[in-house]
Amino acid sequence: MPQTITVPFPVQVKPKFKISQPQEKKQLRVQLETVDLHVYYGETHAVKGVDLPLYQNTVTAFIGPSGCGKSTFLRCLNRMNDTIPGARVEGRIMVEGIDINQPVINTSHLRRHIGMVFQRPNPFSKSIYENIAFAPRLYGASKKDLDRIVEESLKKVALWDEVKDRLHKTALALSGGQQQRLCIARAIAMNPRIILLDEPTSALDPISTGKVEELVQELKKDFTIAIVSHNMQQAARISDYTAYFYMGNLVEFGETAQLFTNPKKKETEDYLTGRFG
Ligand SMILES: Nc1ncnc2c1ncn2[C@@H]1O[C@H](COP(=O)(O)OP(=O)(O)OP(=O)(O)O)[C@@H](O)[C@H]1O
Repeated sequence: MPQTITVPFPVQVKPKFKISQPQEKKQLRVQLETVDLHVYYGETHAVKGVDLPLYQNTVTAFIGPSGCGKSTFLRCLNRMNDTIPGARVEGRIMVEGIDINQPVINTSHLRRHIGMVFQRPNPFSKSIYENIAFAPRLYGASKKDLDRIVEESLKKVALWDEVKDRLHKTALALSGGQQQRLCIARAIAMNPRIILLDEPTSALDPISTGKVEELVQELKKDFTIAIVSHNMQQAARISDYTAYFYMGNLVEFGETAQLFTNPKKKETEDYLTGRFG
């Protein structure tokens, strides 16, 4: 009779892809923290009591199977769910000691500090310059300031050299990858503290995807970043922390290297090893 062997848990998962290594341990400051956050769309309970920190100047990836609530959770963080009819968000979202999930919060002002970039590049039908200058001008920036903001923002996303001779031409003539970097430049033009990226590379080719991934690594020096990704290799490559969601629950949150190689929960391991999902 063959002997049955019980494999002790947690089992070491051996990933076939590169994983970002933990940074030198330093005092991490919590930039934003959700406390018992719930989201409902009518009867659908899409996010179920999630407690999650975003640490300053780090990248946190949200992963999990389709429909698990990653994008819904991300959209809470700058109150974008307010724009969805029937959506209800309960719980606290603490930033600098203030709960930003209160009705009194000015959401336009909030979104200056917590910017968002969507799955499909969505530049305005305006010039490259105007795409970036539009919001800062609304907040009173002078022409001199706008010129500086446009140049600095485009340099931060490594687009300046590609577009500096056609700043006043339409942004819609840029390639998909360039448009997405322009949208990121538009988000950082307001000098936010946090940038939310909702599957920013899912509509891009591999070369443009690589450029956006490199960019995310650069941007974390100045900003705190949360990114929803369907691509586990991408999450492993570019994030410092990973949150695994399943059916609206946060199953596991931890340092990316730990979560991918030595998950604490069996459900996480099953997902990472492709046993489901
Ligand atoms: N506007 C909406 N109205 C009603 N239900 C919604 C809405 N948006 C999302 N949902 C539901 O909420 C749940 C979570 O969806 P969400 O889009 O946040 O998941 P996700 O993990 O980001 O999925 P995907 O990876 O496919 O984008 C799903 O059951 C979805 O059907």
